[in-house]
Amino acid sequence: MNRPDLPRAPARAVVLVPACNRIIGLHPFHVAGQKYIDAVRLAGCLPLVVPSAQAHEIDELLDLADGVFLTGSPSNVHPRHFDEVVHDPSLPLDPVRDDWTLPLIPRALERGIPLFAICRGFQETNVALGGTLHQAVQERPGLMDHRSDDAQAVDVQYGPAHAVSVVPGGLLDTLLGGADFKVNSLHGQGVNRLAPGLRAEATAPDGIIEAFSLPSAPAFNLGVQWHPEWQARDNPVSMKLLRAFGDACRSFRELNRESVRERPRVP
Ligand SMILES: N[C@@H](CCC(=O)NCCCC(=O)O)C(=O)O
Repeated sequence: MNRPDLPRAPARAVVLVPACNRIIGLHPFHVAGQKYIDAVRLAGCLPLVVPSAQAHEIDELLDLADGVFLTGSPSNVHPRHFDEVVHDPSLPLDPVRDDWTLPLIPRALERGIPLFAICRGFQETNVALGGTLHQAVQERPGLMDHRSDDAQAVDVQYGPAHAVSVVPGGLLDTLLGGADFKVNSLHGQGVNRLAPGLRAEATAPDGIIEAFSLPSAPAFNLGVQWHPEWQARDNPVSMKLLRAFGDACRSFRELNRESVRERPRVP
């Protein structure tokens, strides 16, 4: 029965976007990058930025979600989550974000909620599932420097930096048709030990894992180390990934939102 006086599910799939935490002036703020919010809209979904959450609020939040989108951030995942001490104390951390995204990630995956994780979000996902990170990839023998040059213009920083090799037969291969391509690169941390169950989907020329998925999870999930949200509208690879994520969120919503089924179809 369709009761117009009752609240109904939004017309678009709702995607949770965990915020970062910054001190601005004298006070703490919750922030989310505009380009990530724009990317969620490009996926055809409704972004819902979440400031932070207590552990007991995670399922309540996921009850609202048709997808989870984990953004990049200048902050590092705190190494205590992979049993290491901080290597470079001059680099920013965001323990408030860690404390709720790390339990959020496995819970979202086991509930079959689609997940798209970018850069810091990619690293969080690996750690949340039991993997580890290099804290300074550039200091590891044989590995490249994957950081950007802050002195460069932003278009240069987010411009193509290196090629990635797509692993044949995986999700990325299926989505992109197997073509290798170039990606931007703005990270000092990187996957060291891949979490159990994660499948590498692409690698950098030095072997660093640049994308992974969790095949055992019931729904679409993809983590990428690069920034597909950057000028996504003009990037065919980015748009394929965002559309696939958005389609998965819409499928989740159709299957799981009672009120959506009652809603008259939009012509
Ligand atoms: N701090 C981590 C993750 C790097 C990252 O997410 N960079 C993007 C920051 C700015 C943006 O949101 O585009 C690392 O250094 O590995």
